[in-house]
Amino acid sequence: MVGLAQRSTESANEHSTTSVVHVRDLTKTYSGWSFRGRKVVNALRGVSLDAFRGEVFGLLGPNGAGKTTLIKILLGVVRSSSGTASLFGKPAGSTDARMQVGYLPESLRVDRHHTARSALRYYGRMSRMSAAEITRRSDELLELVGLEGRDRESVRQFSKGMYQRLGLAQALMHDPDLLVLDEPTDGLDPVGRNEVRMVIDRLRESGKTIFLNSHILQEVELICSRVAIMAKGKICAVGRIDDLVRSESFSEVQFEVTQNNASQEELALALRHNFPELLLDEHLHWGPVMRFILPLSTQDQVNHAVDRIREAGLSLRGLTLKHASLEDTFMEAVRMSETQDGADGLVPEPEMSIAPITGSTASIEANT
Ligand SMILES: Nc1ncnc2c1ncn2[C@@H]1O[C@H](COP(=O)(O)OP(=O)(O)OP(=O)(O)O)[C@@H](O)[C@H]1O
Repeated sequence: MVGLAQRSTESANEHSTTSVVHVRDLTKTYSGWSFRGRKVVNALRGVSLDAFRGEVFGLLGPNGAGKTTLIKILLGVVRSSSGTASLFGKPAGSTDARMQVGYLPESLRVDRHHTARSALRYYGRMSRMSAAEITRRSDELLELVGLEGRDRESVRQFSKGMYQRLGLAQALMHDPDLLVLDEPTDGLDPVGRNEVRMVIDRLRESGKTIFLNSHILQEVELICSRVAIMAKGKICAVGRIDDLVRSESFSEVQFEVTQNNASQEELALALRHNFPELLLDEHLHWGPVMRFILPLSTQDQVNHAVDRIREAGLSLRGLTLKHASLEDTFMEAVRMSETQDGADGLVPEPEMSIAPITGSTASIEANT
C-alpha cells in the first residue's frame, strides 16, 4: 500500500518540466445562508499540483472531492478564494489563458439538427475563425477523430463514441495546446472507449497537454502518465502511476499451508488460533493444503505472518503476492481522508459573473 501522508513522487527527468497547469495553495470556499443559518463548504483546501507540457494528467477523486471546482477555476468559470492557478504562466481565467485551452464537458450537448461538419462550423465561428480556417481545421480534425466520411450525417445517428469524438474535435477547433476533458470515456462501451483513447494518444503524440478528470481507474491507468488523487478538497497523492502504485507494496497475500499427520479440522484449528481473522469460513479454503488470504501490504507484515505459520508448526507450501493496483492506492487515499475532519455544509453562493469566453471553451456552462 502507499504511504498514508500526502506525498509527491515527481521525477523531474522523466517528463517535460515545463509546467502548463500550475496550481499552488488553491482554496475555494462556497458560503451562503440557509434556514439553519450560515453554511460553508471548503471545496478546495490548499491544492497544489503541476501538469507538464505534453503529458496526460489525470485527476482522480470520489464524488465531492473538489475536481469540478478545480477544473472550473482553471477554466475561469469559478473564482478561487485564495492561492494561485495559472495556465502557460497566465492567470487561469484570463483571456490569454482561455485562448490556449479547449474543454470537453462531461455531457456536451450538440444540437440535434447538426451534422459533425456543421457543428464544427458553429464552434469555429464562436472562436471567431475565418471560413477558410474552419474548413481546413474541420478536415484535419474529422480525420484525427475518425469521423471523415461521416461528417454530413446528422449527429442524431451518432453512437455515443462518435458523439464524444466530435466533442474532442470541437474542443480542438481553435488549436489549443491544453485540453481539459471531463470524464471523456464515461458511458462509452469498450469499443467507444478504445476509440477515444486512441484519439487522446494521438493528441499526446502531437505534443498537446491533456488534463482529464475521470473516475474510471482502469481508463486512467491506460491513458495517463501522472495522476493526482483528491479527496475532501485536498491532494492525497500526486505522481507517476508506477511510482504511486509502488512495486514493493501488496494488496493481499495468499498462503498455502499444511501439517504432517494433521486432519483438516486440526489444521483449521491451528490456523484460526494463530490468525483470528480466519474464523470466517469464507477466508479459509479447506483441503489437505489449506489456502487463505490476508490483507497484508508490506514485506515486514508478510515476514511476520510466515514466522507465525512456522511457530505454529505448520509448513508453508505456497505464497502468492498480489501487488497493489491504482484502485488500492486510490481507496487507501480516500479512506485516509475520511478519517480526517471536515464536515462541510452545502449552500451555494452566487458565483462570479461569467465573461464571454473566446475559443471553444464557450461550451462551458455556468454551473452554480
Ligand atoms: N456552487 C456550489 N455551492 C456550494 N457548494 C458547492 C458548489 N459547487 C460544489 N459545491 C460543493 O463543493 C464540494 C466539491 O464539489 P465538486 O463538484 O467540485 O466535487 P467533484 O469532485 O467534482 O464531485 P463529482 O465527482 O461528484 O462531480 C462538494 O461538497 C459540493 O457539494
